Amino acid sequence: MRKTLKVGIAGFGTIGKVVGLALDKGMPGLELVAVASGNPDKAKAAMATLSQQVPVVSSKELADLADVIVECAPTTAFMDIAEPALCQGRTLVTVSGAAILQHPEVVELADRHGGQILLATGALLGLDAVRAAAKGKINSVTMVTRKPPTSLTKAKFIVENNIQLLGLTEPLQVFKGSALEGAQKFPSNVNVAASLGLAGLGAEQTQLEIWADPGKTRNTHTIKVDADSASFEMTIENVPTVENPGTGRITALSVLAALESLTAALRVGS
Ligand SMILES: NC(=O)C1=CN([C@@H]2O[C@H](COP(=O)(O)OP(=O)(O)OC[C@H]3O[C@@H](n4cnc5c(N)ncnc54)[C@H](OP(=O)(O)O)[C@@H]3O)[C@@H](O)[C@H]2O)C=CC1
Ligand SMILES: O=C([O-])CC(=O)C(=O)O
Repeated sequence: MRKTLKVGIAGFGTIGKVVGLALDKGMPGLELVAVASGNPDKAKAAMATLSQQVPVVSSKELADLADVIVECAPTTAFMDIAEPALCQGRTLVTVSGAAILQHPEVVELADRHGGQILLATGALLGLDAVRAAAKGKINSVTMVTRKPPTSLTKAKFIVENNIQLLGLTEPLQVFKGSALEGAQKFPSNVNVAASLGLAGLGAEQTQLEIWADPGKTRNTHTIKVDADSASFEMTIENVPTVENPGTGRITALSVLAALESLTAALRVGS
């Protein structure tokens, strides 16, 4: 018999609520035990949709209570959640690739304490193939992101530089450079580029373009990889969530797939 893993969710927003609901409905071998969030009252109110209420606790308490911590909070909260979890040797399931690039020391922290960071594929595709290709020689990795302007208006770089996106009549390139720089400038919007970098050539060597495109209704990412084992080009068109248009619907589902892998007798894909 497999042990049931206790799961805590840090960040009970767009992604966290979908994960909470799925765990509440029942996922084999996984049990929701607590939640940590920004405003505890807001999190308690959001929990009304669950059949079983769980306590709203601090991120430190979450690390005490759960075997697995699902991190889906803003990038700025990442270390407050990751540090206590990893210091206790927990498994951290996250989609915050940009935060890992900002705090690469978390990998060593996990290693030292016997913890593990599982960076779920999130709103991207093909990370399995990129990881496999990286076992041979990858020559280049590029990614082009096109989002509806409404998905980018709250982005740090856009706000700080007062770039007007609403009312655009044609696509506007708002960034071109490395995935590392892109993830610094757009920490909540191109986590997927950070993840692509971590899976393959490294974020510094991964090339990224970001476009605000009034012709798009979906958050679209095209990745192109040239390697000695294969070359491939793939596009994903993510349906934005109503709550947070910068977050595609598939992101929370990717977290569920990652959680499922922790207890499944059959795991498909690397
Ligand atoms: N890799 C990928 O494909 C993707 C990654 N992401 C990443 O996932 C993160 C979450 O996305 P999303 O669910 O859409 O964001 P939301 O803004 O909808 O939710 C974030 C939640 O985190 C809570 N929060 C704020 N501060 C803290 C804290 N200190 N500790 C714990 N929780 C906190 C917020 O609470 P309150 O509202 O009360 O402040 C809110 O409930 C994003 O910031 C982004 O970095 C997102 C989309 C795709
Ligand atoms: O990369 C992200 O953080 C989010 C994203 O593009 C998407 O949901 O399509």
